[in-house]
Order: sequence, then C-alpha cells, then structure tokens
Amino acid sequence: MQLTTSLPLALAGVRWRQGQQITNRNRYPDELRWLLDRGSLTARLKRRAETFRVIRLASETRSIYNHERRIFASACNVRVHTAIVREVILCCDGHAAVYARTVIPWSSLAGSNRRLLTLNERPLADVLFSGCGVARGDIEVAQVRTSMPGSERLHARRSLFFPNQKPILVAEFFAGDFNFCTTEE
Ligand SMILES: C=C(O[C@@H]1C=C(C(=O)O)C=C[C@H]1O)C(=O)O
Repeated sequence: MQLTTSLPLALAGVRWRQGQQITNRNRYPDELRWLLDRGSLTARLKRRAETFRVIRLASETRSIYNHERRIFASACNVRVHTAIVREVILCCDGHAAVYARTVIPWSSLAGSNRRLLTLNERPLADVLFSGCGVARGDIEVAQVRTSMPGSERLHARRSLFFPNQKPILVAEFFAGDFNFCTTEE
C-alpha cells in the first residue's frame, strides 16, 4: 500500500504542536489568526476571493503517516493504518492558496458519512459546516517543508472532525505566498 502524498509537501516527519500551547503569539500574529480560527476555512477564503475552486488531486485508499496514526490512537483510541486519503488544492482567483489533506478511516464511513466519498470537487466544508455543525477537536500547528530540497516551510494546521461522532483528520497547508494580512473581516 502506498505511503505517499500528491501534495508538494514533505509530510513524513512533521512535528505538530498544540495551537493552544503556543506562548509566543507575537511571532506570527497574522498567521495565527488564520491557523487557530475554528470556523470554516473554505467560507473565509470564499469571502476574500472573487472565484474559489477546489481541485481534487486524490481520493483513494493509502497507508497513512505515523503522526496521523498516532492522533487517531491517542485522541480516539482508533487504530488506523490505511484509510481513504482525500487531497485537494483550494484555489482563490486561480492561485493555489491552501493544500488540504483529509484522512478518513474506513470505520468512519458509516451511514451518511459515505457522502465523503463522493464530494469530488465540492468542498468538504459543505458537509462539516452545514446544518447543525460537526464537533471539532483541538487545532495543532506545524511548519512543513515543501518537497523540494532546501525550500521554504509552509504554515500548517490540523484537527479532527467528528461527523456522526466518527473521526476524520483534516490538515491544511497554506501556500508560501499566502497573504495572511487581511482586511476582509
Ligand atoms: C474543513 C474545511 O474544509 C476544507 C475543504 C477541504 C476539501 O474539500 O477537501 C479540505 C479541507 C478544508 O480546507 C474548511 O473549510 O474549514
């Protein structure tokens, strides 16, 4: 089974930190306003862009990374080795703004959660933030290298969501030229 990503990111050794435990908030104030926001990222991107589009890169069964296995084990006591991996690019006005990777354990696909398999180019936020909303776990943050040697690090965050009380893991990686300074709100 493939242990891989279609995203231009080096995901193997990412070290995630609890967002709430960041003590020095002066270092990345604009970035942290995006990283720690618990609302819909899709909705926020749509507000600032004229056009918004999801490009689906992958939606298939894959082995998942150790840091992903660990969060399912520690936060939900669920053992996951292979899962459905959905990878997308969120594009604003024709530019890649955010890369997103969602890990969906097979055991989380009961009932209406099966619609997660047929999202295609519709945003996952349509499921997670519509109606009465879905529970969300703590946000973790990291800096992640792109897959080119010596290249920059991207700001990233991840959290578990619990549609129908079943865990899925959503990680979002902001493009290197993403404009965190915003006046849209
Ligand atoms: C979780 C959200 O959904 C976004 C949409 C995604 C998708 O379509 O696969 C993936 C991650 C998020 O960036 C959100 O909008 O906050």
